[in-house]
Amino acid sequence: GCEWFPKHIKDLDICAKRVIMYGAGLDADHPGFKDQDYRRRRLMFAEVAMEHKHGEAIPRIEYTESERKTWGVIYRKLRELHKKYACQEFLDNFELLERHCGYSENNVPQLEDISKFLRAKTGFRVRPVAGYLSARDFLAGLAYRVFFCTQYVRHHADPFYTPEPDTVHELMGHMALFADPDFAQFSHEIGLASLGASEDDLNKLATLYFFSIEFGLSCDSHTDTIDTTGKENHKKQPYKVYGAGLLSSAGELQHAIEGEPTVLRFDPDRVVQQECLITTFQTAYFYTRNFEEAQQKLRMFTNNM
Ligand SMILES: Cc1ccccc1-c1ccccc1CNc1cnc(-c2ccc(C[C@H](N)C(=O)O)cc2)cn1
Ligand SMILES: [Fe+3]
Repeated sequence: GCEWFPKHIKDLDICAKRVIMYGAGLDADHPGFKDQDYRRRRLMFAEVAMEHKHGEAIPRIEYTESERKTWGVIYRKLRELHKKYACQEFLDNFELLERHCGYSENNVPQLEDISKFLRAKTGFRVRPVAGYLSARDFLAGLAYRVFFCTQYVRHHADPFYTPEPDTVHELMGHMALFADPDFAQFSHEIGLASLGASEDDLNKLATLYFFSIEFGLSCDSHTDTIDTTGKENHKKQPYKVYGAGLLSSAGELQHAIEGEPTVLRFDPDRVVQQECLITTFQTAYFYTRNFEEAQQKLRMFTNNM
């Protein structure tokens, strides 16, 4: 039948409750699976997310010593890697988050503060979610410039890669670029195209989202560095990173830049053929010259859907 979709931003209250793969990573091999304290903690975060209604302030969380320690370990490692590999738009906006939203290695920022900051910049806002949503519900949020964010912290057992999104992923990976107008517009248009889309088109849009917003590379202007002898050394660092799934995972970020994976041009007709791996590193990544180019290619693709 014809799929329901949200007609008003308030309807996202319905989408936000339809959590699937509850505690996605918490299947038997997940380090958090056997940790009863961790599972209890996750239930508290789920309740906060389920009780949230559009228009209400997002409850502030008092993070535990263990969560703050995990955050600090990851923050220090990621900031080193961001300086080397993250695209300029990300770096510029991340500095604003440090200045205006309490981002630091000793403090887990609060979604409410970030939402206010983003609304002033690009009209984006965030809202808590208890875990995975279907691609349809998740992308519908983008149509209203709303980003569903987890608020729980990954288990301390493996800080540098987790198979499920957590608040470290959202805060260290996603938030900065939603302050960039071109990136915000690109994200918004993926969301708009998803409303009422057929199952087939929806999956294509989710895959385009996956290999851009989650795992996208941009090829900065090639930076030839002149070494101290003045000799042109052609060690080009061809790619920068804008995908949140890379910017929040020290392990996969190094794999994507140093591990010499397959890197293809972000051409939607090719991207939609690529399988999305959701519990391991990707085997291929896609690069765009910049967000305007990605935007144009997305429009060409959605106009012909
Ligand atoms: C397969 C699926 C299930 C549920 C909802 C949507 C989908 C779906 C459908 C089509 C295309 C892609 C997808 C999956 N989308 C996504 C999006 N993001 C992730 C994901 C992103 C970040 C992280 C954390 C990161 N590895 C880290 O360690 O920081 C972990 C998982 C994983 N899957
Ligand atoms: Fe994500």
